[in-house]
Parts: sequence; C-alpha cells; structure tokens
Amino acid sequence: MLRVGLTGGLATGKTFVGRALADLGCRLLSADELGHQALLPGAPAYLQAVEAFGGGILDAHGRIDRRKLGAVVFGDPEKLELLNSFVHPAVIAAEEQWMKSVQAEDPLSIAVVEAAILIETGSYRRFDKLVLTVCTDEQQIARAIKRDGLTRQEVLDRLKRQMPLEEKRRYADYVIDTSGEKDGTLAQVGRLYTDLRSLRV
Ligand SMILES: CC(C)(COP(=O)(O)OP(=O)(O)OC[C@H]1O[C@@H](n2cnc3c(N)ncnc32)[C@H](O)[C@@H]1O)[C@@H](O)C(=O)NCCC(=O)NCCS
Ligand SMILES: Nc1ncnc2c1ncn2[C@@H]1O[C@H](COP(=O)(O)OP(=O)(O)OP(=O)(O)O)[C@@H](O)[C@H]1O
Repeated sequence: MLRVGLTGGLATGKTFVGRALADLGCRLLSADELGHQALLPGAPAYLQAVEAFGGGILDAHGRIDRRKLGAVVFGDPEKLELLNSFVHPAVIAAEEQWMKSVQAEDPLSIAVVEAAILIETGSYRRFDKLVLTVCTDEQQIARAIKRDGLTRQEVLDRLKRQMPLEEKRRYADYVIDTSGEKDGTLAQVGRLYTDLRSLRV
C-alpha cells in the first residue's frame, strides 16, 4: 500500500483533488471530517472544548457551532493550539486505524489522507509521498469567501495560522497548481495518479 498525504492551504483545492484521485481508484480519507466528528457531542474533544471555551460555542441544540468556535480560535494562536491538542489525537488515531484496515482489505491500494495542516503538525512524516495543492493567496481568499461565506477578515485569520505555501513546497513530492481551470487541475491529477500507481508496493 502506498500512503499519500494530500495537503495545501485553505481553499487551494485539496478536496477537489482528493475526489478526483478517488474517482481514479485511490482510497480517500478526509482529516477535516474526522476533526468534525471529534467535536460531536459524546466525543472526548467535545467536552474538553466546551470546558475550555464555554457555552458560547454551542448552538441551540447543544452542539458545537463550528463557525462560532472558529471565530474564537482563529483569532488567538494559544486557543487554536489548545483546540488542536483536543482534536488531533483522535484524528491521528482514526487515520492510523483507517490505514490499517485499508492495508488489510486492499494491500495494493493507494491510500490518500487529505488534511489541511499535515506539514505544520509534523504528520507528513507518516506518509510515503506528500502532494501539495497551491494557488495564489488572492484565489485562496476569493474561493474561501465564495465557498464558505466567510468574511475577508475571517479568511485572513485562518491563513495567518498556516505555513505559507511557498514554504510548504519544500516538503512536497508533488505540487498540483489549481490556479487555472478545473480541467487543468484534473489533467495534473491524471499524471499524478499514473506516477503513484508506478510506485505502489
Ligand atoms: C475551528 C473549527 C471548528 C472550524 O470548523 P470549520 O467547519 O469552520 O472549518 P474546517 O474544519 O472545515 O476547516 C476549514 C479550513 O480551515 C483551516 N484550518 C482548520 N483547522 C486549522 C488549524 N488547526 N490550523 C490552521 N488552519 C486550520 C484549514 O485550511 C481547513 O481546511 C475546525 O477547523 C477545527 O476543529 N480545527 C481544529 C482541528 C484541526 O486542526 N482540524 C483540521 C485538521 S484535523
Ligand atoms: N482549478 C481549480 N482546481 C480546484 N478547485 C478549484 C479550481 N477552480 C476553482 N476551484 C474551487 O476552489 C474551491 C476550493 O477548493 P476545495 O474545497 O477543494 O479546497 P480545500 O483546499 O479542500 O479547502 P479547505 O482547506 O478550506 O477545506 C472550491 O469551491 C473549488 O470548486
């Protein structure tokens, strides 16, 4: 099995590239989704987050409102660090379990884990190959505003908490440039998939 980390800054096209790789036959796991599951009522990180940040992060049904929690943590590096310490252990454990089960079911597969901050956390070391998606800063901002309805300031606060893409390039085995049309991204993904297949062990 080949373990592939797929990372990139906010709204650079990780999810789009991950889905395209899955369409071509890769197995795919989203760490952002695991992070969301880790904050559901009943999960340990839910209680830790409510204790640390207070009832103001909850919606009317007692669930964590991620937009409210985002507003608290993305403006304050120490709070984000604390939230990371609640969420990341559960995410890493779930990723490792998933990779074990994929290895058992399909030992020749390409297992792709899509995660926003693989490099920042050092998690990139757990993968055989690292793929990075990039586009311009202005495109990141415009795409995040359009997709998530965030304000420009909310997007800038998130971007400030991420390593600049130029620095991330140093860690990447493959760079997918998503600054053009989606067809151009798909063509690059096709070439990437051919290459990854040739590396499968
Ligand atoms: C703060 C939370 C609740 C906001 O949720 P929301 O649904 O609004 O955003 P979502 O999770 O989809 O993240 C969107 C993007 O924000 C950026 N982002 C998210 N978490 C982080 C972080 N810890 N550091 C830097 N950027 C981050 C990434 O580019 C990510 O793709 C959520 O992002 C969170 O719990 N973050 C901390 C845990 C984490 O690191 N999750 C991401 C990978 S496991
Ligand atoms: N050429 C392109 N390649 C990929 N995505 C594009 C392209 N042009 C526009 N987009 C759009 O950019 C937006 C961001 O892409 P996507 O959601 O895949 O990013 P992401 O890196 O997963 O974001 P996040 O880190 O916030 O989860 C999407 O709405 C996507 O449709």
